[in-house]
Amino acid sequence: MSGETPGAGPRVVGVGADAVERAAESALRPHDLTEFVGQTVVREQLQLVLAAARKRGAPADHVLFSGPPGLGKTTLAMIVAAEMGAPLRQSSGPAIQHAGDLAAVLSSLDEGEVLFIDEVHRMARPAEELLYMAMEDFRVDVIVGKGPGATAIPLELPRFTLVGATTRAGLLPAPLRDRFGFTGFLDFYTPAELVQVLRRSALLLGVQLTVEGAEEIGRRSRGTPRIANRLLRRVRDWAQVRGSGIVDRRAARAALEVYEVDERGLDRLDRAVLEALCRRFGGGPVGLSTLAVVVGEEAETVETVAEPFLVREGLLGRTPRGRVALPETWAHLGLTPPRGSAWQLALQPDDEGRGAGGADPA
Ligand SMILES: Nc1ncnc2c1ncn2[C@@H]1O[C@H](COP(=O)(O)OP(=O)(O)OP(=O)(O)O)[C@@H](O)[C@H]1O
Repeated sequence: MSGETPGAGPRVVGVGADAVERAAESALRPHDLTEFVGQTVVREQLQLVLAAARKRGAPADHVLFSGPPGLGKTTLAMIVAAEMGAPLRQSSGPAIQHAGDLAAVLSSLDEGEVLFIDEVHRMARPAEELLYMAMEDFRVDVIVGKGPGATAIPLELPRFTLVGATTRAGLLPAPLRDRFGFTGFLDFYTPAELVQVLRRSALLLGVQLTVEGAEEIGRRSRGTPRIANRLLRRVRDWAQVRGSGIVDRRAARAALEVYEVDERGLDRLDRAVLEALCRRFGGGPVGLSTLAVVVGEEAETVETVAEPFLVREGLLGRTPRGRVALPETWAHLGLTPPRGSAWQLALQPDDEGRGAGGADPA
């Protein structure tokens, strides 16, 4: 998921990654499951899947990783290949817009190879349908010609492991979802886990990091290793230019103020969403697309990048009637909620008995 935010300008905590960031990131990627911090449940489940496949001497079942950006889906895909001793081929949903694109990739795979498709929910429908057969039967029908003269030529494929990653598992059609033998749901990291991520990264980067410095950065990293690593590099810059070179609490506080990351880790986009919700819409309810237009951002970015964190922090409610500000939202912005605030009304069950956290309006 790219997740950069043109409307809100460059974001130091943006969870997307451009080319420079990707290079910096790959230097910090854990290479095996023992180096991979947190996600204990997923790690154990995956360990079993891979160990069993190794014991059988067969490629692992297809695996799906689901969760917000920056939590380690790509890293885990690489680990799957490494642990299976197999090469990794990388592609992404948006790059596969025709069945032929996918057929070309599949037919060039080697036996046992791991094919990683990032943003698998964004693949075109005809390619998706081709993938069903490839995943299940390790063969595809290549259609040659058009109209009544078209013929399907069956093509045998080597046995491979598909690793899919998605920030929106709900958008995957059931036939595709069901063909993954294992789905790992990645959750946000605890501050203590982020401290572990940061200490590991600091070692690799040769940065001197104090415990308090790590705690301060970890607390403001929105539960996301990618953001933790990025903030570490920015605080290191501050420490080198204006401080003693050591990343301690003082450096972390000062640097994160410069980069407009607040005490809870909210950045400019997060605050823009909350400000719009409270100041422009009196606390809502307001639809996602309207909110996105007001903050100058794509609806998908607001939905996949800002919202999961804001919802988890109790700073945003999703109701069948739209997004609503919650009591903590007003408090965080230092505002007083209007009387009979929208959230109270919106949290009442609607005609179908759904309350907050129910169906997700656009
Ligand atoms: N569990 C972890 N332990 C240590 N570092 C991690 C962990 N998870 C992620 N990282 C670090 O965070 C960065 C982002 O991880 P990754 O690219 O795997 O996320 P992602 O979920 O694939 O994101 P996207 O959905 O945007 O593709 C990586 O550089 C990696 O170093």
